[in-house]
Amino acid sequence: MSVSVDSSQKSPLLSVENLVVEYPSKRFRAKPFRALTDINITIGQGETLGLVGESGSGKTTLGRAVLGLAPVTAGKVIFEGNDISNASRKERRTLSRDLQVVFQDPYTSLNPALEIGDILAEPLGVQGMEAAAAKKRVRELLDQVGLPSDAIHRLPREFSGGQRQRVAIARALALSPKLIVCDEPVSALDLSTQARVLDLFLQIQKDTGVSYLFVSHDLDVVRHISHRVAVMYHGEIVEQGPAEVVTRDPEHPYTQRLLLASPVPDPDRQEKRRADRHRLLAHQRNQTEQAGAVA
Ligand SMILES: Nc1ncnc2c1ncn2[C@@H]1O[C@H](COP(=O)(O)OP(=O)(O)OP(=O)(O)O)[C@@H](O)[C@H]1O
Repeated sequence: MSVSVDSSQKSPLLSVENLVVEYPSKRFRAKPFRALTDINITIGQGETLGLVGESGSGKTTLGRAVLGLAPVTAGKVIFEGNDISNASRKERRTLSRDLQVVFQDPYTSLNPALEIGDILAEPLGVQGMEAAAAKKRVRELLDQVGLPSDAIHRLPREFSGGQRQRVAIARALALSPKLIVCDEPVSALDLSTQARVLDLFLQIQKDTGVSYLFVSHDLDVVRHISHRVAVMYHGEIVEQGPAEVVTRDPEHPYTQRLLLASPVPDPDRQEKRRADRHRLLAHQRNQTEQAGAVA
């Protein structure tokens, strides 16, 4: 892994302590549904915690609880030393400068009626930035995510999935956040686009020191992007540790099964797909490391 983390810092940027999330039942008098039980994670500055687990294990709920979008039934979400689990709407607005999100689907997460320039200027305007400064910042953001400056006057439908995800990343970066919750941000993209967008996430982290809570069902993706990995199963974290250890030599039987599992039913195709993905990700990693060496 080419990204280094300052492990000398005293307290983490984010810590989630004994978190429980229950969703109220829609049926009258039925018990609430417990989606998360006793979750404990930390994320340091400039660090990526990968969150893996099968569908329904609670990954999105954990990301949403950090963002204040899922109900915190018990426990705490502590950001920069402050308990934000019961933050008011006003406090959330202030927090949104530091805490951002990139969603899975680049086709639904961008307003189709707005030009890219307006999509990127929106969070800047909400935080009171003047038009001229916002315009300059929008150009910087497009450059940072590798999009041409003439994208400003174009609509989302004029871009591919990977390019749209770059717009979503630029929007999340607009206010220079400290932590971005990335909820399956590459799983809607084809393999080679996935690798390029993952590379962009790594480069941005190197340049800005931003931290990521990176949700994915894909162990290969998580291994590539994360410093540490937490594995979720039925609303609990069953294993967490350094990415290399958890993804190559897992201790928990569920993680071992996850490692063997693949969404591709044909074993030959599965093997080929794994090999392709390893090759692409290794290639991207080499390129990132070479770029770092030159810089
Ligand atoms: N708003 C909600 N109300 C009630 N139950 C919910 C709500 N959101 C999620 N759940 C339930 O909580 C559990 C965890 O869901 P969550 O979306 O967090 O899992 P996930 O691991 O992110 O799954 P996926 O990979 O499919 O997105 C699931 O059983 C889901 O049905």
